[in-house]
Amino acid sequence: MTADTTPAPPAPPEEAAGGTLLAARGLAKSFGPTTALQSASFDIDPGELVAVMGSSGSGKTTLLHCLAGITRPDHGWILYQGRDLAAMSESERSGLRRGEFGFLFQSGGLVPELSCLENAALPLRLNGTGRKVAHRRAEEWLEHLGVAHTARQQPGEVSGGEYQRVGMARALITDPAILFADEPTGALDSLNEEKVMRLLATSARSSGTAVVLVTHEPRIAAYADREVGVRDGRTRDFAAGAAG
Ligand SMILES: Nc1ncnc2c1ncn2[C@@H]1O[C@H](COP(=O)(O)OP(=O)(O)OP(=O)(O)O)[C@@H](O)[C@H]1O
Repeated sequence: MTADTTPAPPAPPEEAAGGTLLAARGLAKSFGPTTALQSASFDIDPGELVAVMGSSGSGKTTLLHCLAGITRPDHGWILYQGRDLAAMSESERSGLRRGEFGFLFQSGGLVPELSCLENAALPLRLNGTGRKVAHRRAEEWLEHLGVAHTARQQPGEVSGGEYQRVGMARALITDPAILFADEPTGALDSLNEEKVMRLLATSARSSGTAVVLVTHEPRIAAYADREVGVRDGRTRDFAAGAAG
């Protein structure tokens, strides 16, 4: 009999759950010959805003996708509220993404045929909330983010800054425990960038939502409580950054 010498991926230690909302260690992910992540670790506490910083191609988006349960890492573990993401079925992970996570990307993402109000209300509708209640919540969020006037317009008819604020309403309407934001202001001019980042930081803080914010811009990372640097697929923690 030949012994199997392949090292088993380390199981998440029990004490890793602690007060941490999401914890990951030793994440590795390759796409064919390309190593996107080789040793990435991450922690985020409830309500914390953490910026993931690094140059183009360093592995930021891959890390975000692993943490959000979109991509399965080749190695390493991820615990969300003490539950091992790797041990979950695809349907459990998609339930988590729908129910407890919010997403905001650089651009796109809104359904072009729906009005901005319907877009903002969509996650609640998909979770089974009735139309009237969902639309009322969406109106409140659009109002809060200063884009109530876009309610009846389609996403293609609004400005870039308005579009991202509608996207933010949609991302936050379910009161997610974590918002995953990948270069959320990447397509905006500096005035809109500042508006969107201020709203994102204050809205997340007031609702107790933790934010994983991927960016390569130091001025965007300055809104975070803490920075995690990514270089060649490896992470590195930085001291607390400036508050936004
Ligand atoms: N689905 C994929 N198929 C093949 N290669 C991929 C895939 N996703 C990412 N990669 C590669 O993995 C590496 C890391 O990509 P990733 O998108 O995570 O970097 P990034 O830091 O987010 O970059 P950017 O700031 O340019 O978006 C890159 O070399 C990229 O080309």
